[in-house]
Amino acid sequence: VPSLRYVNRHGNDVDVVESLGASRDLLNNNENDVDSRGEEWDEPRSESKALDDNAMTAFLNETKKLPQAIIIGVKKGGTRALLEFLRLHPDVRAVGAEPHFFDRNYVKGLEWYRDLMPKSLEGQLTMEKTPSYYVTKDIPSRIYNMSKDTKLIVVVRDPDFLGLKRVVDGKYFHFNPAKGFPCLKRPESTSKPHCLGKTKGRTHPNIHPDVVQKLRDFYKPFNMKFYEMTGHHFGWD
Ligand SMILES: Nc1ncnc2c1ncn2[C@@H]1O[C@H](COP(=O)(O)OS(=O)(=O)O)[C@@H](OP(=O)(O)O)[C@H]1O
Repeated sequence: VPSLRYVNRHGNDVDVVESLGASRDLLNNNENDVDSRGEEWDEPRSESKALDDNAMTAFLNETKKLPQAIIIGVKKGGTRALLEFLRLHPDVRAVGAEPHFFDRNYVKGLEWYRDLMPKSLEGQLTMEKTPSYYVTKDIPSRIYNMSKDTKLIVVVRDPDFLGLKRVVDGKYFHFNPAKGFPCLKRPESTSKPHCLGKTKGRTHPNIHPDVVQKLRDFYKPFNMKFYEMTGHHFGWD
């Protein structure tokens, strides 16, 4: 069966079946390389795949939706890892780059924002992540004005939400000891695991204990407020 291809708005040659598959987002329009998927993560394009009537119907029914869930922070909290791991799920479609719509690009309007989103089927969840939303004052009201039902996700620890069926398990991950973090791998593939970019899992400098203490003291009242808001004591101090 010959594969059916089309050229998307970024000029990429896209395999229709692949674009319908397990949420492999081919958009890859990241601002910088470090956040994008490596080449090795893509399947060989020459592979031909069966295209049945259902897949074609689904393809024609794809639309762009405003995000129903947004990872709004915190910066350096592992937001890229969370998004990349979530989008392995077939019911999650996510934009690769950080759109910065609600902080830097708000004047461009909601249609501009929607157009950035990947196409999705009914029932698929559209997502984005822009961690600077967490530290920008106008963001809550702006997101609320778009939709009061949008789920806001803040990475603090052990995220468990969205009610997705369990599809992605340990088979999709390979722990990279040099990086100290898990990297993504296709369960049935021999291709190399895909780690996040160089800015994720960096070598950290040693910080003098006095400086660490000063930071703890500085953040303590903010942490307390956060525990109050969430009703959960995270024990960070
Ligand atoms: N699997 C995996 N691979 C690499 N890095 C991982 C992973 N899981 C979590 N992390 C942690 O994510 C930190 C970067 O967080 P963000 O993606 O939120 O950063 S950013 O705010 O978007 O710049 C990054 O911070 P640094 O350690 O300072 O580089 C990591 O600690």
